[in-house]
Amino acid sequence: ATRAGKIIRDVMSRGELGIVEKGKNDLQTEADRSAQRCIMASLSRQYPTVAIIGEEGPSNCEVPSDWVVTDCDQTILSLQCPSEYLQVTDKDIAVWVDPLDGTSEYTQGLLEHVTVLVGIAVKGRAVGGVIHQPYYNHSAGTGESIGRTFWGLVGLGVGGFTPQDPPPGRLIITTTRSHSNELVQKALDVFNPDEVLRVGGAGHKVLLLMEGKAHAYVFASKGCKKWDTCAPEAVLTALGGKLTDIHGNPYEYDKDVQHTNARGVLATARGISHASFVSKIPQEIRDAFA
Ligand SMILES: O=P(O)(O)O[C@H]1[C@H](O)[C@@H](O)[C@H](OP(=O)(O)O)[C@@H](O)[C@H]1O
Ligand SMILES: [Mg+2]
Ligand SMILES: [Mg+2]
Ligand SMILES: [Mg+2]
Repeated sequence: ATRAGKIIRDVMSRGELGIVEKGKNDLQTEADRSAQRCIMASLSRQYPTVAIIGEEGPSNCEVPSDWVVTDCDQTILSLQCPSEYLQVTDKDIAVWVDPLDGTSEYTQGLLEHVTVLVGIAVKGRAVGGVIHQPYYNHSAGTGESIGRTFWGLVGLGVGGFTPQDPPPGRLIITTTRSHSNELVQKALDVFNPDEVLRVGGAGHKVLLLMEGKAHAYVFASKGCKKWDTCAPEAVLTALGGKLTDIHGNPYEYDKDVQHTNARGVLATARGISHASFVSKIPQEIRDAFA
């Protein structure tokens, strides 16, 4: 993920984004394509029989040798693997890769909204995740960034960042900046929030929950996909938060599930009652996402 982040910064520095329209309001750049080739080549070299699903489809994994990352973080490897994973085999695993989350924001220069997402599902549950933010600590002046990498494993914990809790006494909700509609707005209005943070990136929105900048991510629309939510859900869950569909039910991440999260997203920060948010979702919205 960190190597992919460098590729994303290099494409931007060269200024040739190679933008392709995959569909309506659905862009893909050379950074998306190259970042995915880097991640797929690295993972498939190490785990040739594990199912790896990337947003940008099958990837040509013939990449420059320095794009193939095989070293591991020894500090993490030295930790005790939770017992529930000791018997896991390759066929139990599905890896969901969003090589560049926030492509639209990337093309618009909202660079801190961009994340690289690698999620690991075991028997359909999102349990492992890596969220890399290539433009963290972006000093516009020198154009230098160092990036940062969050990780989490349910049952073990999280690393790479300092978890913060959202401020008591007020309610801050994060949601889409670019795909709002009447239902999305209705689902926000029922909570009467003190502040709404309209930002890009599914990964970026969950980062706000984990760094104490928002209490909940409420998105009553079927816009995002499994590669958008697998890694963020795993890291958030490992921290003590929760991510479900708008009804409060978990999404499945088996390799053959449909890619669209058809029942929206409802996520809450650590220490926030997810059930209390679910209970406030009006019947009109439940019906719309039955
Ligand atoms: O990886 P990309 O295509 O940038 O991922 C998109 C999501 O698919 C899309 O749902 C998000 O839309 P919202 O901002 O409206 O939540 C977009 O931000 C990116 O995460
Ligand atoms: Mg995309
Ligand atoms: Mg995405
Ligand atoms: Mg993407």
